[in-house]
Amino acid sequence: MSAVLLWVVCPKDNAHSLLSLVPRNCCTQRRCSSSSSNKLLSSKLSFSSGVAAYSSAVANPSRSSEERVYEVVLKQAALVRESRRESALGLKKEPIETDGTTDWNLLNDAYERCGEVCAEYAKTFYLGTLLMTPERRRAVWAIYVWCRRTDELVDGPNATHITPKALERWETRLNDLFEGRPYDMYDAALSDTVSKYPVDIQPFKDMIEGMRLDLRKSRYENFDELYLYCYYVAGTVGLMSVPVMGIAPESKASTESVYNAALALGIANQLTNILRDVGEDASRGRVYLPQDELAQAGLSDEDIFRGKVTDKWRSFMKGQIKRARMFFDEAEKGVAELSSASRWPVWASLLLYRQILDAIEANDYNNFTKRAYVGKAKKLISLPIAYGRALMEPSKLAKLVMR
Ligand SMILES: CC(C)=CCC/C(C)=C/CC/C(C)=C/CC/C(C)=C/[C@@H]1[C@@H](COP(=O)(O)OP(=O)(O)O)[C@]1(C)CC/C=C(\C)CC/C=C(\C)CCC=C(C)C
Ligand SMILES: [Mn+2]
Repeated sequence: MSAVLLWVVCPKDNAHSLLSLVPRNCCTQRRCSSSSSNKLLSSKLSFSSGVAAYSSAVANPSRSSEERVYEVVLKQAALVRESRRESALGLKKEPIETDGTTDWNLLNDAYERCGEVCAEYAKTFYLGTLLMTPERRRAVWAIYVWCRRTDELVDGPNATHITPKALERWETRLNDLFEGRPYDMYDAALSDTVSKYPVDIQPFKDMIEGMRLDLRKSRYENFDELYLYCYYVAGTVGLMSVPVMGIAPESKASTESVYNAALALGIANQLTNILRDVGEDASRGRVYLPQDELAQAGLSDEDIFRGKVTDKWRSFMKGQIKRARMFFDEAEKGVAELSSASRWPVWASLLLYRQILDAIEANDYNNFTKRAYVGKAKKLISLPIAYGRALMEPSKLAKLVMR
């Protein structure tokens, strides 16, 4: 992973570093030749004010982030609807064929390597993907690896060397792989995936935009700004994943509502991440929590840097946790609509991640010095629960999750 970072930081000097990621029999210096609502949950806590136009997805800054992101949701949903219609009519295009030089063994190796990375970084999630069909599973691995590498650019060991120029180069690579010109074997796997499934480039570009935001911004004025950030770095993952995980053929839900749920799961996960990591982020000079909400609670950045759990802090955190749970609730509505084999890993990740919020409560809201985590026993119990939910029909499940 760090070799890729080096390439992004300084592509010429470190071109050789990339070799370490690629088996000797795969082309490297030259490119591989493989083929490549409804508004979402207007939370009571949400403050919708105009935000600066830092979105690559949508240009009009006078609308709220939710409205702007919803446009992307509609576009993604339309793509999937079109692809389902083509399948139903037997009109489906064959995957892009290249110049005949595609080496299927190399492509299989590329996907295998993606699986290995996924198993290393996200064990439970990897196990869940094993229940998916082999085609879907490896496509999800390829998306996972691209997201992980993108995140590593700003969060990994070489993050201090990352510049806007480096992110520009990463985006050029993205454009290339979407056009069937992958640079390395991980890119080759994703390139193949996006040629087979109705995956759009926009959420990928938006994730890079989120990394740009992380480089230049360390405060969020209000929830509207934070929402957009969460969409960029995590909501996008939901939008990338749905076309690959597939919607159940028997699903009666609208495609938009499934995408909305996927977006909500990404937002919920990222909000949870932010609440878990308050202390850690503060030590890097970062405060993701909305400034106006902090002020309304009588809190400021100084209180966060001081890291003292007070009643004010507890009460503020209760509101933040409540909002994150509302996004999880919104996400739950969509999981049952996914194709049956994809539901389990999604339920598992939802149940596991949501329990981090319980752990913050159990730590008496000390997210300054105590890391909230879900213990092994709780993790293990969650897996069969997730499996049970994955087997349930949407109507029965709806009653259960209404609790
Ligand atoms: C089944 C499933 C969960 C599929 C998603 C697989 C996938 C492509 C994951 C990529 C995750 C990733 C590497 C994102 C990069 C940015 C990032 C790190 C975001 C944070 C993830 C948590 O990771 P971690 O705890 O390791 O964070 P640190 O870097 O250590 O701080 C995020 C919080 C976001 C992850 C977002 C999702 C997993 C979205 C999931 C949504 C779906 C899969 C859609 C499901 C569909 C419906 C209808 C609900
Ligand atoms: Mn991260």
